[in-house]
Amino acid sequence: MSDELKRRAAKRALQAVRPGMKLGLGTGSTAEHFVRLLGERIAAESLEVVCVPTSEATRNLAQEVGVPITTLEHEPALDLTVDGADEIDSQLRLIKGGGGALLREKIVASASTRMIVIADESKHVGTLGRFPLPVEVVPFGLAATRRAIVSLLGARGLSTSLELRQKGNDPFVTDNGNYIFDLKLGAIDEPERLAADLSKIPGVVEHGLFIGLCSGAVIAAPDGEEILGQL
Ligand SMILES: O=C[C@H](O)[C@H](O)[C@H](O)COP(=O)(O)O
Repeated sequence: MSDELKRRAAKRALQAVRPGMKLGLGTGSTAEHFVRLLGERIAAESLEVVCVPTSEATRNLAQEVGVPITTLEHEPALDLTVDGADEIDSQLRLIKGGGGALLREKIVASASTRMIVIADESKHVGTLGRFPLPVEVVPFGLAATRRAIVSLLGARGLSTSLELRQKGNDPFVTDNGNYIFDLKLGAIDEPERLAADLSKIPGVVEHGLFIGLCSGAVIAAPDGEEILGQL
């Protein structure tokens, strides 16, 4: 069922795509539906769009399904990014990075005039933080960066377990050659403050809190799609 809901959310967001648009393409199982549906529409209508993918996986998928790809070097200003999320609250604040693509996703979303999030209803939460917050860090100085994050959270009275994401027996490596810490916070009461604090730690490249980037969302439930913000 969840996969069908993801597809329905993607289909609704596809209505926001107009000829000539420059698009950002998200990463993950929900964004995959959008890329596939976009490929179908391009083939059916000869729709002219160019797209910047947010991961190597999305780049490969887009090429496979006939979606034209470009880069931010060629198109530094995009009209619309459509992406999934791990959590979204009623203020359109997000946790992203469950698939490890948060850095490119944030760069692409920031280069876009609008960002639409597509999700099934399980992603819509009252308070962010049930999903572990991904934090991308450079491998150099890993232990010191870990210590700085723990110290920051402790000073704010937040208890967390912090895990280096693994792939098999090795650390998971992002498309940018970095590692990811997953922070189990339970509830994030002040996402803006946590985001600002994490960004001050030198070894932190980016964190998965997306604040002020999402302009609209399609939340798919069995009885229909709820629209948050503006599509
Ligand atoms: O890094 C991955 C992205 O932030 C994804 O958009 C997010 O994890 C949601 O993925 P999915 O649609 O597979 O739940």
